[in-house]
Amino acid sequence: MPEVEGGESSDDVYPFHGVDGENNPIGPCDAFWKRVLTKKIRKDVDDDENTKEGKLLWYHQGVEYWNHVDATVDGVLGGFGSVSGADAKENERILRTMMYPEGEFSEILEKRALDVGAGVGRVSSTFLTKFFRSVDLLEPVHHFIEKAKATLKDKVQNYFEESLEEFSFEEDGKALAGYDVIWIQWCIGQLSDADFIDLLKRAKVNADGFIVVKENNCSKGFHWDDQDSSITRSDNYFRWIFEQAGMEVVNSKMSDVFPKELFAVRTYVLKRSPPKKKSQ
Ligand SMILES: C[S@@+](CC[C@H](N)C(=O)[O-])C[C@H]1O[C@@H](n2cnc3c(N)ncnc32)[C@H](O)[C@@H]1O
Repeated sequence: MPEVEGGESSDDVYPFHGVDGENNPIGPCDAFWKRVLTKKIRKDVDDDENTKEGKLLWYHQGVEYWNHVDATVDGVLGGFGSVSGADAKENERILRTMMYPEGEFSEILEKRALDVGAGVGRVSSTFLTKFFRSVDLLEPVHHFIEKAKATLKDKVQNYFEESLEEFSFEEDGKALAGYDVIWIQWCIGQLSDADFIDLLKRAKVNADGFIVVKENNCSKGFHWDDQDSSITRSDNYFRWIFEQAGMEVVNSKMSDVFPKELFAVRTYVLKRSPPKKKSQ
């Protein structure tokens, strides 16, 4: 099998092929998403209505899973709460070397960050609120966001109890000011390809701002976890998504601070690609 940097095989191309929790092949991603999101749930309604219900079910199952998880760092990290300190240190290095290499961080940055799929506010409390003047937090699970509020109090400006696929970057009908950094960590596998691409396109990020995606990588295709309605994507799969969304990977790095038995973790620093010049 031909290999490329990071150990992924060069035949890992769209449509990416997946496996389930027992490593059984489940076919290509386009057919997978069609199958899980457009279930024939009701015979008395048309396809559009079934698609809406299928999608609701996918996301409902995800949130339901997390509704039954303890509102603790260990809970949101699936029993690996001990990696949180090393993760926070690594996030600081990412900020200093991959995002603002010229910057001096003796003082807090006059910048706005959004922590999404934030769980109990772990990334905000160990990292974002230490470096950013203003931090907002988005999380759909009620008891997680309540824990985040109790821990972070007014260190976070706005708490949005919402799902990423529905978040409109508005509050009370008014558009939110743009963010300098939108930090997406260990949660984007909950979103379908279409919703992930749509999120990247509509995210309110300033012209000189970044979207950071720090996520598990499988070596090829995708792994489906039917318990929490999520998938783990390969490096090639992520890069395909970014391309579809018009995002440029300005920096990326494989983590070297996590236990070897876990999935590899990769951070992507993204910027919106400049609009293509029209040919004369
Ligand atoms: C593995 S935890 C990670 C939490 C946090 N990012 C961290 O690193 O500590 C995944 C989080 O994604 C959240 N989540 C699940 N479905 C989501 C959705 N549709 N939109 C946004 N977040 C979601 C879960 O509630 C949970 O808090």
